[in-house]
Order: sequence, then C-alpha cells, then structure tokens
Amino acid sequence: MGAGTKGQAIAKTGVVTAAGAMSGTSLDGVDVAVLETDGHDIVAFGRSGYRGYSADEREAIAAGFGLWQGAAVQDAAKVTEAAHLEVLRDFTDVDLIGFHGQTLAHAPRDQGTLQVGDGALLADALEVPVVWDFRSADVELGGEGAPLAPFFHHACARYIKADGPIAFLNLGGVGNLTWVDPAVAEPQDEGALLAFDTGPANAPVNDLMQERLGLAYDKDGAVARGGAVETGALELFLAEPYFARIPPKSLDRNDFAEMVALVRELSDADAAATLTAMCAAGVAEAMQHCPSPPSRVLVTGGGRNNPVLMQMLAVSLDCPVVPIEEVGLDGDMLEAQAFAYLAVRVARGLPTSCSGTTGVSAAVGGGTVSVPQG
Ligand SMILES: Nc1ncnc2c1ncn2[C@@H]1O[C@H](COP(=O)(O)OP(=O)(O)OP(=O)(O)O)[C@@H](O)[C@H]1O
Ligand SMILES: CC(=O)N[C@H]1[C@@H]2OC[C@@H](O2)[C@@H](O)[C@@H]1O[C@H](C)C(=O)O
Repeated sequence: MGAGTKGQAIAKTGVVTAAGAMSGTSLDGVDVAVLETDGHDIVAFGRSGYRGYSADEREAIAAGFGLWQGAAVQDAAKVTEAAHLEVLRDFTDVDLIGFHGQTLAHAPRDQGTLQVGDGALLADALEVPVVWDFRSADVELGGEGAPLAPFFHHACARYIKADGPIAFLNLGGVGNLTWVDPAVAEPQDEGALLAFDTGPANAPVNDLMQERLGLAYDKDGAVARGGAVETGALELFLAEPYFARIPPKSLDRNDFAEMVALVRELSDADAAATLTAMCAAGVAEAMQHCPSPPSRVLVTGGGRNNPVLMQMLAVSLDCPVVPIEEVGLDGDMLEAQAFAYLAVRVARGLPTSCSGTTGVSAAVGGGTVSVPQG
C-alpha cells in the first residue's frame, strides 16, 4: 500500500460495502455505484448516482488533457475533487470508497499515468476511507496501468455464471476489451484474462460533432446513419502500428486525435460514419487477439447506446454482440462498480492487475488507502 496508508482501513475478511466513483475520458460526469463484495465475489449491487459536469467544468478539465503539471492540471484537480465531493456526500454510509480520479495524461512507458484528484482530501472531507491512485504501482512495475476493470469483469463473468470464455467490451472515449475464462478461479492466474484497449471509441466522433456542429456527441448515430464510410481513410487508420501490437496495450484519450484530420474533407455524415466505422474496425482487429472465440461480446459504456455502431460491430464480429443489460448488468455503472470492487481488493492486499491485463511483470495490487484524519 502507498504512502497514504494509515491504520486499518476495513475488516480483513467478510463482505463489505464499497462505493466506486469514476470520471471517464468522455467528461460527461461522475458515476458512483455501490457494491457488496468480499474482494473476490460480487455479493450484491447497490444504488448508484451521477453528477454531470457543467460546460465550464468540462472545459477546465479538458484544458488539462495531455499535461502532467502546472496551473491547468491543478485547476482540473480542483474541479474533479469538488464534483466528486458533491456526489459522494450522498454515499458516506459505506465502509470504503474507491476513487479513480480523472485521467489527464497516460504514457506508461514515458512520463507515466496521471489521474488527478486527491483521495486523502476526500477521505478527510467524507470521513470514509478512500482508495485511490490505482494505476501508478502497475506502471512503476512495467505495466500499462490500464485497463483495470478486467479483474472486475472476471468477477462479473462468475456472477452471471458464464459457462465458458466471454468478452466484455467497454465503449467510452477509448474502447477496451476483456476476454475472460471464468473457469480459471483467480483473475491473476494463467489463462484467466486477456485485456487491452482496442482503439479510439467515441472520442473522435465526439470531437468531430463538437468541432462541426457544436454537439457533444452523435446521439443514436443520427449523423453517421446518413453517411457512407470512406474506405481509404479506414485503411489508413488500420495501418496504424497500434493494431498489430501484441496485447496488453493501452491508449491515451488523444492518441488517435489525428483521425479527425483523415476525414476533414468529408461531409458531416460521411465523416461521422467513417469515424464510427474506425471504432468498430478497431474492435474487430482486437478480437483476433482473443485466445479463443468468446461465446458473445457484452457491450458496456455509452457506445452501446449508438445503434449505428452496434450494427457495424454485429456485421464485423463473428459472435453475438449485445448490450450488457442482456445479462442483467448495468452498462452505465460497470466502471464505477469496478473501482468499488478494486478498492476492496487493494484494502485487502489482493492484486488488481497481472500480466494478462496490463503486461505487468507480476500480479500487483495498485492503490493508496487513505483513512480520515482528525
Ligand atoms: N445515445 C447515444 N448515442 C450515441 N452515442 C452515445 C449515446 N449515449 C452515449 N454515447 C456515447 O458514449 C459516450 C460516453 O460513454 P461513457 O460514459 O462510457 O464514457 P467514459 O466512461 O467517459 O469513457 P472511458 O470509458 O473511455 O473512460 C458519449 O460521450 C457518447 O459519445
Ligand atoms: C488511463 C485510463 O484512464 N484509461 C481508461 C480509458 O478509458 C477506457 C480505457 O481508456 C481504459 O484503459 C481505462 O479505463 C477503464 C476504466 C479501465 O481501466 O478499465
């Protein structure tokens, strides 16, 4: 555990109640979800909450994207902390909080990974132990630091009683895929998991909508639906070395920002259709890396609400692609639930990543536990 560890955060055995808080790369807002777990099994799902960012807040956080220090980073941290405090005040009846923070920059092989927001400050203000800084330890040990939801996906696969390999696909700003074999008992054991970022998901389409139409995103794929995919741009996209790289591998939100330039000359509809097709094509490439074909792909994150994207995935993948609600899970809250689950694992000294999920040399439990002072 990290420098913030002071005293005993939670009971070392038995079921505890944790709230997870996640602010993703799309900057729509903060998701909070409660989970009951012993750190291995999901016992029950609890209530959830959401606190959207105002346009000013979104702008302040976005001004910190790609930066590692300085005034813009400090401002983004303050906005992140204030928004989390506001929504988490309604969730102080838990044993523990998992606070992901806001990723501003991610370059695991260079500067590292930066999630802003001070968990110790939250612990003091909320008077609840807070687990935070989930990614640094993994990066320090040579891992990608992302994705981290896969250990939770393993628990979900067991919870829904999947009877063979299954895949989870998160379509947020960036896409990430987790292949799970639920027959392997522990997530860190050989053959349990393979996970990695698939490529850009909604971020380029969102950027295009903002730039051209002043819209936050292409609601229900309404713009892309009327367009045609420009195959030349799609081929250039798929020629990016990222797709040939053997996983695990991870991305920063803006790693593919130049994709919007590839569609610059196209009409709004054709550009949106082409960027949406790029997301689906990245996932199709990703599926080639699965150790064995999953029985189906369970889609979580905002992209599952885009019928044009879901149709493109259905056409390009060899197995059924369904919203995760089909198995009774909540696709809006899965990441928040994941950080509740990971928080309990960190507090109990259990690993949260392994070579199959981040490429880290040995399984590691990343995170700092801060207990309230005062
Ligand atoms: N009805 C819809 N139609 C089209 N796109 C949608 C719809 N609803 C959500 N989205 C897309 O999903 C995005 C939000 O997804 P989500 O909340 O999963 O992202 P995130 O958690 O911030 O990202 P990440 O997982 O990369 O950190 C929106 O910005 C939008 O692009
Ligand atoms: C560095 C970082 O914050 N990465 C996010 C981002 O958003 C999606 C994808 O890229 C994934 O790698 C990760 O988030 C999820 C919650 C994860 O760690 O599993």
